[in-house]
Amino acid sequence: MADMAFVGLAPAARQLPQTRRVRCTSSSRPLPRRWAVAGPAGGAPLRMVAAEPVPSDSSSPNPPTPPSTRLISHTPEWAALLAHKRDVIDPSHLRDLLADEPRTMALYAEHDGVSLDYARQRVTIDTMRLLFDLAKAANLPGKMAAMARGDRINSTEDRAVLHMALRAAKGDTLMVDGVNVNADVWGVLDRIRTFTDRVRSGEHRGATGKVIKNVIAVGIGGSYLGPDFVHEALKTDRDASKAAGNRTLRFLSNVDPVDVLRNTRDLDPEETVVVVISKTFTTRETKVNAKTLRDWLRNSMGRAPEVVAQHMVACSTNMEGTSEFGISPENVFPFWDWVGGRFSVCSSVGALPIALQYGFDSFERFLEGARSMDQHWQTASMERNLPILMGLLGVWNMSFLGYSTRALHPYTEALLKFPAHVQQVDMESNGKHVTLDGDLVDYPVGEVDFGEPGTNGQHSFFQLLHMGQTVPCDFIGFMESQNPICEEGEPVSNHDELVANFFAQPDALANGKTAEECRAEGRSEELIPHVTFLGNRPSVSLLLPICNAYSCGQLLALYEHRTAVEGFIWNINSFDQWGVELGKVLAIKVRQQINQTRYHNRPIKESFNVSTARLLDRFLNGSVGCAFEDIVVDE
Ligand SMILES: O=P(O)(O)OC[C@H]1O[C@](O)(CO)[C@@H](O)[C@@H]1O
Repeated sequence: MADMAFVGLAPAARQLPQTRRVRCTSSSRPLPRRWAVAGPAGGAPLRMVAAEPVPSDSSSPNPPTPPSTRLISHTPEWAALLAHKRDVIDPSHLRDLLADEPRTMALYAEHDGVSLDYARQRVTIDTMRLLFDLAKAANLPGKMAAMARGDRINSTEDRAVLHMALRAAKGDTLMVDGVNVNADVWGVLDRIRTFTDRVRSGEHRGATGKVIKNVIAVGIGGSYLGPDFVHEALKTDRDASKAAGNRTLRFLSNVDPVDVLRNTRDLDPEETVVVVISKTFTTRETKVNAKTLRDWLRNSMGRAPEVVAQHMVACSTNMEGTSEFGISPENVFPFWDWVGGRFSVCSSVGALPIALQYGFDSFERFLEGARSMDQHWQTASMERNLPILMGLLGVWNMSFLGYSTRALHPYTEALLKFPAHVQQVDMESNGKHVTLDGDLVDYPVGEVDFGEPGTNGQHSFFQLLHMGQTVPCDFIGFMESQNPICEEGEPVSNHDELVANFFAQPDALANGKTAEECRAEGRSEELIPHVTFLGNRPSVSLLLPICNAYSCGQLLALYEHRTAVEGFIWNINSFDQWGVELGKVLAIKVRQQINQTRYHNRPIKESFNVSTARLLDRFLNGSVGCAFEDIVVDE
């Protein structure tokens, strides 16, 4: 049995000595040409030997560049933090840190109604001082200023990073390359106000004269997640939901035709506007879905030009692409290459769908909340600066304490889509392996982010958070509910019931429960190891007045800037996303193959590796491939 292995059809076979032989006892698919049949024709088992020279491992990526002393990890500030971790933090427990009242009182900051309590982080006041030193060594203030000025800090794409300009007050001046971008931004926002007012008032009607009641926003990634988070948050906001009335807003993102069905089956096309959102207007998923919805509209109302003119609008930087698709320029609400997709919710990308549903005033309040956090980020000292504090704590947890995952728990159902948005903002930004100078980082960067609203998460993955791996958590709570309810006979209101958990969980994670405490409760000795909580699990708590458009804007900017702060310290480019390209390119080849086999009966190309070829063969031809028990390796 020792000679059984997956070497016959797996990529690893390339490294086999050429003399090695494998047998495939059954195979309904033609063998790839690089394997020759060596056994008696038709007789089982087949014998295969490598018929071509085994290629060298040319497919593996370039060898890593040697670590450079330019890395932030080679500074005295980094070394000081490492020593501090070893000497002070490693031997400490959050239970004791929390009991140190001066320390615990100090680890708190507030801005414009947003409270940040970070006393449950594995830090002391000295840790924070050392982190501020690190921020200075990384030139954090200089990098933040460069971003705000519109310097081309996204160097790999030679672009400025100006999403803060999207929420600057009307009339501000920000000159970039001789252009006042504020005038451009507000020019588009004013057009959006006019257009959305016309739709909402019934002045702009559908091609058959019906009032527009529904909006389907087609887009993916940053052209969907941000607007969807805001939409979900406003659905139950008193003022916004009143403004929405009986309107419907939906998001079609997945190219899965099932998503089309789920979004369209109960809507009347004659009462629907389709907003196509794509920065590049080249994204396959969005283009395919936009075509499908154009057909959906035409199938209902015919092919007259008014159908597209009255029912389809776009948000994009690619005016050529939108006009090629058939959307006339007056129905396109542009934005600019200095807005990254995942940072675009404050542009027309969010403005159009949100204002169509809730009115432009609601969207403006969202911008105001984001602006408040922007100004705070740019002007407050590090010690009081919420995004900087959260970013530095992220660096500390990831690069020094080694916690590579973090979780976000908003204690309101209204923020159910916020974790998914933050996930893209953060993981697409900081999921990198080289610095801006192209040096391979020798320290961990880029956390894995996930999350669910509380208390639902408590009943699914919190077991692991309490007793399994250590996952730093962000708890977001609100002083007031969007929907206050008080049940007779209950000790507290429904919202207070929710908030009780928001307060309890961080302490449970930090303090844990000792064996002695379990014994004192009368637990049996056999059970003690199972009911003991080790604790020492870090979290931050954010408390805000109420979930509404303004606080959503604050949260959006807070989390955008946290990510930027981390990237600035790590000296990576948080504003490009080359990592999404490779898979897209490979999909082109697969798409071509599917087309060729399905419609022209062509065989599967040999350039696919045998693993992909086998599954494609199964998908396209229903073939049954060799399986484990069919493959035998002869010594
Ligand atoms: O707005 P676009 O150009 O359609 O891109 C959608 C999304 O696709 C990505 O490029 C990732 O594939 C994101 O960065 C972006 O938000």
